[in-house]
Amino acid sequence: MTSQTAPTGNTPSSDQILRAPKVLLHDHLDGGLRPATVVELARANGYSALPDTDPDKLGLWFREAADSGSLERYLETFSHTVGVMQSRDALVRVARECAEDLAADGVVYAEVRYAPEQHLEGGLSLEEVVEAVNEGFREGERAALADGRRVRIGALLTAMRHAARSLEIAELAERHRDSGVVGFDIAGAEAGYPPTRHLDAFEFLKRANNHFTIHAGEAFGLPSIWQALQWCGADRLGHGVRIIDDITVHEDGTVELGRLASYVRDKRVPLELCPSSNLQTGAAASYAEHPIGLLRRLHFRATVNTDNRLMSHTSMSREFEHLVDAFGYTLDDLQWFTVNGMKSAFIPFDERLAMINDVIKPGYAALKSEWLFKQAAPTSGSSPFGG
Ligand SMILES: O=c1[nH]cnc2c1ncn2[C@H]1C[C@H](O)[C@@H](CO)O1
Ligand SMILES: [Zn+2]
Repeated sequence: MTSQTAPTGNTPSSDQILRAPKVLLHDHLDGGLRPATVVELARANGYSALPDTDPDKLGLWFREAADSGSLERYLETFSHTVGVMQSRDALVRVARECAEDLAADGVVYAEVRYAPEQHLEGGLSLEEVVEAVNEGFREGERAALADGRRVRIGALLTAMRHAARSLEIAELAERHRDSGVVGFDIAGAEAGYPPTRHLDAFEFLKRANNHFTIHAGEAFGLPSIWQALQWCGADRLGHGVRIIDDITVHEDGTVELGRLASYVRDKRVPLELCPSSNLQTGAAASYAEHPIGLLRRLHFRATVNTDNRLMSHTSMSREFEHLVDAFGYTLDDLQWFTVNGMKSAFIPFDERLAMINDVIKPGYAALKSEWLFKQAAPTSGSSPFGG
């Protein structure tokens, strides 16, 4: 009689990656629209500046235009998505579809960010923008549930780092913290706009015991990360990938961490890593060379994220697939990234723990045990949550 032992180090299939419960901490609402929705909203709202009105061609345009090797040029593509997100109906729709798309991708918890100050051109107030997006998220969660998929979305309010509204946006986040907004962020071009320009916003949030992340260490290096942590007091780093500049790998394989890299690892500072986005803005040359490989080996609190699903033509499943291809990651690795994400979320501790113990770990356990039942496995992979 032959016997089969548990597979170790085996590669998860695409179908398993899709069905795996996933956590997403860094995703921009205005970077994740469906191309067809951009076209329809532009038509409905008289926005005539789109580079193409065919959804497929427009999707490709976003991807190629964002593939510029520079963060500044990457950010220029957002004028079109922000341009069609200026009415209450548009915001509700985009948020609803975001929740539905994440749920369809097997995401169980997501924090989705956007900059309310960029959605006022149609006459909405900051409050109305937040209310519309929250409504859309709730609608999307309900629609997903009706389809047998569970997803929970929290909003992060972003202030643009080149502008001067960060304190106002921080106050807005504080007012809505019990109604769908779980934290704050700053985004936009990094070089020339240090996070310390927004100290008053961060001080306000700290006094209020609120949470915030800062885009830092993406296009600009260690000084930006150092300021975000030691001057501003960020709970997490948006990207933070340049922390690699403070890590030396010697020829004999030994690794030396500088003071800042040691601090980030010792304090378990979450890194919101976004591999595909980094390839487009030039922060990494290829998936195989992306610092996430080393950061995972060194046990930094690394998380995997999409950043902008439209511009990077990606999803959480695609990000995981790229990493599985590049580094040979197993379901255990994917679970590790997912648990890291959940531990680093801005919702209360008991809820994070329950998500880890009651949703994430059982989900991965079910996937990891599938090899035991191979001969009974269905041949179709229609619903990611069926069976
Ligand atoms: O990766 C990014 N780095 C800095 N800023 C970004 C990134 N992705 C999107 N943004 C900007 C453009 C959006 O309009 C804004 C709010 O989501 O945040
Ligand atoms: Zn981002």
